[in-house]
Amino acid sequence: MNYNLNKPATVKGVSNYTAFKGLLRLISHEKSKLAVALLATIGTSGLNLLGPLLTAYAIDTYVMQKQYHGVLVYSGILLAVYFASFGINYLQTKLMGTVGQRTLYTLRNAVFHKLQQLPVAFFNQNKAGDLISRVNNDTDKLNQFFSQSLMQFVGSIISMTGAGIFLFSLNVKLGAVALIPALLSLIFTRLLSPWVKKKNAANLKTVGGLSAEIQESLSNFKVVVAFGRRDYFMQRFNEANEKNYTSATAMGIANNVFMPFYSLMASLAQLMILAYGVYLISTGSFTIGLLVSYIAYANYFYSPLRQLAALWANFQTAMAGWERISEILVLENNMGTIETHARQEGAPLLEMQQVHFGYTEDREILHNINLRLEQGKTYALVGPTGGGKTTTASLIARLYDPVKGNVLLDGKDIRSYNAAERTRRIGFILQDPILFTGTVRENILYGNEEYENYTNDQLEEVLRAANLEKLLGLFEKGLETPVQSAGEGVSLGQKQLIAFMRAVLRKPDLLILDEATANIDTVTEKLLGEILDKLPATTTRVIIAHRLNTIENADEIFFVNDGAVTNAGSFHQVVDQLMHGNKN
Ligand SMILES: Nc1ncnc2c1ncn2[C@@H]1O[C@H](COP(=O)(O)OP(=O)(O)OP(=O)(O)O)[C@@H](O)[C@H]1O
Repeated sequence: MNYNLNKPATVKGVSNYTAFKGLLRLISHEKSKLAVALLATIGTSGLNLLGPLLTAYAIDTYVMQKQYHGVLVYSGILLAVYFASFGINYLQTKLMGTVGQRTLYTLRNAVFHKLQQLPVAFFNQNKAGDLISRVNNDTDKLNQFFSQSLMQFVGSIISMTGAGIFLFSLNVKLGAVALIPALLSLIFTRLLSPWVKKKNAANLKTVGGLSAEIQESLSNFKVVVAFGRRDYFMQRFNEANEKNYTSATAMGIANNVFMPFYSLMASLAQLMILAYGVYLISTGSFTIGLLVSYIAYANYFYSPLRQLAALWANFQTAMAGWERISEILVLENNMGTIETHARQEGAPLLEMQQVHFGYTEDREILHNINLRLEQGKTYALVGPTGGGKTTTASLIARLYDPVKGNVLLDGKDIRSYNAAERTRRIGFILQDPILFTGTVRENILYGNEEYENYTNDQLEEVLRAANLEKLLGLFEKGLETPVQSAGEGVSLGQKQLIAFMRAVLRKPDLLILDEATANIDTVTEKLLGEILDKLPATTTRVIIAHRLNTIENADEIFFVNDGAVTNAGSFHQVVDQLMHGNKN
C-alpha cells in the first residue's frame, strides 16, 4: 500500500463543499455552539440592516418636515440597535473562539490518534518533520478559520442577502443594476478559486518540507558536525526556506487577488446606482431619502462582499490545510487483526510458510522463506550485510505483513492475534534501541503493565529473580538513573542493556535479539548470555549476530543471503563444515 503522503495522493480533487462537509462531521459535537453563534450572527446582521431603513424613515418623515424631536427619538433607537448588535456580536465572537480552539484540539487528537494506528510502513515513507507540520501547523489554519473567519463569513452572507432583498424590494430595476457588479465578482471568484487553493496547498507543502529539513538536521546533528556538513545542511535549509518564501509570496498574491477586484466592483455599483437613481428621481419615481438609504444598503451589500474577499482566501487556506490533514485521516492500517480459529496441528511456535516480502512494490527483498522455530530452542540468523536478517526478524514480530505467504504463531495466522497479545508473546530488541526521556525504571517498564505500580524495591526483587540485577548495577543511580531525550547521556551499550532488560522482563515466548550485543564488552556480553540461558526453558530465542561467540549455543543456524534463508545446521556442524571447507 502506498503510504507516501507526498506522492500522488489518496485524496485528490475534493471539492470545497465535500471537504467542508467532512470537516463539519468531525466537529459535529460543536453543533449547539455553532447553532447559537449562527443565531447571534443572524441577529447582528438583522439589527445592522435595520439601521438604513430607520434612517430613511427619519429623513423622509422628520428631517424633511423639520421635526427635530422625532429625529432625536430615532437617533436614540438607532443607538440602542447598535449597542444590542455589539452585545450579540461579542457573544458570537466568544463562542466561535471556543469552537476554533476545540476544533484545533479535536483535529490534533484525531490526527495523532490516527498516526498511532498506522503501520511502520507509513513512517518509513514519510518524514517526521512533515507529519509534525500537519499536526501543528495545518490544524491551526482551521482554528484560525473557525475562530476568526467562519461567522464573519456567515454574517457577511446574511448581511448581503438582507441588503439584496432590501435593494430589490425598494426598486427592482435599480436592484438589478446594483447587483450586476456583484455577479461579475462571483464569476471572477469561481474562476480563480481553484488557482488560489492550489497556491495555498503548495505553501503548506513547503512549510512541511521546511519542518522536515529542520527535524532531519537537528536530530542528526552529531553526524552533521562530525562530517563537517554544517554548510551543506545550511544550504539545504536555505533551499527549503527559499521554496517556502517563493510559495508564500505566490500565495500572498493569490490570496489578495480578490480584494482589489471586489473594491472596483463596489465603486462601480455606487456609480451605477447614483446615475440611475438620479435619473429615477428626475422622473419622479424615486425620492432623495430612498436614494440615501439605497446607497447605504448598497454599502451594506458591497462592504461584506469586500470582507468576503479576505475571508474567502482564509477559507481556501483552511481547506488546503484540511485536505492535508484528511490525507492522513483517510488512511487505513492495512495490518489489522483478522478473524480465524484455524490452527495447524503439530505446528512449531512460529512458522514462516513461503513468505515473500518487499518494502516497496517494485523490489522484493525476501523470496519464498520457509522457517520453523520450535519452542525453547535457540536460533541464529547470520549472513552478509543487507542480506535480509532484520527484515526476516521484522516479519516474525509482525512489524510488516508478507506480500505473499503466511506467518503462523502457535499454528495460527499471526494476524489473528491482537497487538497486545502479540507483543506480549514476541519480544524484539532492535538493532538501534530507542529510549524515551525519563529514568532507567521508566524505560525498562515501557509497555509493561504488570510491574507498573511496583515500588523500586519490589522491582529490584523482580530483576533479581530474572538475573538482571547485575545489569542494573552498571547504572550509576540504578533504576533512577536519568535518561535524556532519545537516550542521550547513556552509552549505546547501556541503551542495549536497558532494551534487553525491557524485553526480558516481559517474559516473551519468543525473544529476538537483533545485533543486541554488538556494542557491549565481552564480559557483559557473557553476562547477557548467562541471563539468556536462565530464561524459562520454553523461551525461544532468535539471535542475529555477526560475532561467532554470540551464536555458540544456537541449536540451529540460518544463513540469510540475498533474501533467501537456508538452514546451515548447528553451530558445531557449521564450524565443522567451515574447517572441512578450509582444508579443501
Ligand atoms: N525501511 C526500508 N525500506 C526499504 N528498503 C529497506 C528498508 N530496510 C531495509 N531495506 C532493504 O532490505 C534489504 C535487507 O535489509 P536488512 O536490514 O534486512 O539486512 P540485514 O541482513 O539485517 O543487514 P545488516 O546485517 O546490515 O543489519 C537491504 O537491501 C535494504 O536496503
